[in-house]
Amino acid sequence: MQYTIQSGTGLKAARVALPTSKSISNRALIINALAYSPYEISKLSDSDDTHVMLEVFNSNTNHFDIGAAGTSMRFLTAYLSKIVGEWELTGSSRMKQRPIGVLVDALRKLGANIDYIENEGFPPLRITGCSLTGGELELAGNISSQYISAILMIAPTITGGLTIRMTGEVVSKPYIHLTLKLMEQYGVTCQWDGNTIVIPECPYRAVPFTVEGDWSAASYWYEMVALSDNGCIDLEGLYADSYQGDSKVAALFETLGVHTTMKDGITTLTKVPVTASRFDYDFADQPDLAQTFAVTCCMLNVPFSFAGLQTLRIKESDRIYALIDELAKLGFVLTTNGTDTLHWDGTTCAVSDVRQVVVATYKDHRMAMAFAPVALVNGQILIDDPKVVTKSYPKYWEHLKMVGMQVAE
Ligand SMILES: O=C(O)C1=C[C@@H](OP(=O)(O)O)[C@@H](O)[C@H](O)C1
Ligand SMILES: C=C(OP(=O)(O)O)C(=O)O
Repeated sequence: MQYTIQSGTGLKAARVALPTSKSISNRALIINALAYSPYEISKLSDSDDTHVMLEVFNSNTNHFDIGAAGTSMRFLTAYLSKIVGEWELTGSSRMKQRPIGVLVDALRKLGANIDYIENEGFPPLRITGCSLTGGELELAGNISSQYISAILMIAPTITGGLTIRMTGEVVSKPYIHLTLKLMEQYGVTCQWDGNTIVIPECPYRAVPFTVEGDWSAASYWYEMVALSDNGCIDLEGLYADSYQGDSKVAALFETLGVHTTMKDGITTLTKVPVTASRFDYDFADQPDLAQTFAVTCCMLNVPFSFAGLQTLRIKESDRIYALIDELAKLGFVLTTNGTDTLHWDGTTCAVSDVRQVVVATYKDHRMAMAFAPVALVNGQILIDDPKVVTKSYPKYWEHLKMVGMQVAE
């Protein structure tokens, strides 16, 4: 299935109720369960990634398919390791290619019983829950922060608490901060000093909890305003003092044509002139923003050099190559060192008709959401497998229609 996105008469001013954060929702579900909380979490994300978590908590089977949800796979592996019973966790074909060995090895050191059902180091997993023992743990921090968040959340409930020493260059650090902040809201305070986090043995306190708007989802609205002639969009649901690392998007777009103001819970994005002559940034702290900025910079004709992309190759798609291949269809020639960089020096290649380009999305929600705004510049773009957006933002296409874009099958 394909959607044809057309710009219509340009971006209409509108108020958009953003989805809430799947990262926060999935953490809150785990911690709420560990706190034996009687409170329902308010404003839980309606994303696929949160639905699969909810199904696990509400189901009476022991075999769970978490689809494409990285956080659910990693968080539940740690959680189920300490819940008595025999569990199987599987996922999409892509999930079976996303490594989990670092987390499994760490949990095994705490006494967990986890077996690989197919390939060593990758889901699916068979987990026999048992009580775990704390102490000290060394854990690679340079592959995915989700392994660290997963262990952090169960750590206060393990006898003796835990000291985690992270090795290598720690990626996606704000997500670790986010985990610690949520744990704090539920009554557990940890100490993070250098590469060491000390988690006390301490019961979680059940508290009412409300999930905030998703700053990663907001990034596509920044992109749309940046690519519009004189767009002005109000976003509902974002917190100014958010611990989401992707809230950095507001500052980053200041030189790329979007000014942000926040008042009475509304975030207003206003089109201003682009002042950047190039855009160089290390995305190690905000990996999920890389696609938004790659597409935005190309469409604004702003050359760029991105670093810190080492986690992108093991996400929903191999995002470095997905970006190179799909931006080439639009005439932009990008290069990479194959590991952690992406560059565009302004080189273009001939394209017969940009309005006929079909963007492949590789089962990656962020490919669909980052490329759809291209319609505002080229008049039209075709997006393959558009329903992938439900992983984090089910109402994305509906919201695009609200701002005057035409979305047709
Ligand atoms: O903890 C989280 O909620 C997330 C951490 C990041 O993953 P990595 O730590 O694997 O980079 C991010 O890309 C993902 O979308 C959500
Ligand atoms: C990488 C992502 O999610 P996850 O790793 O949780 O599948 C994402 O949403 O961009």
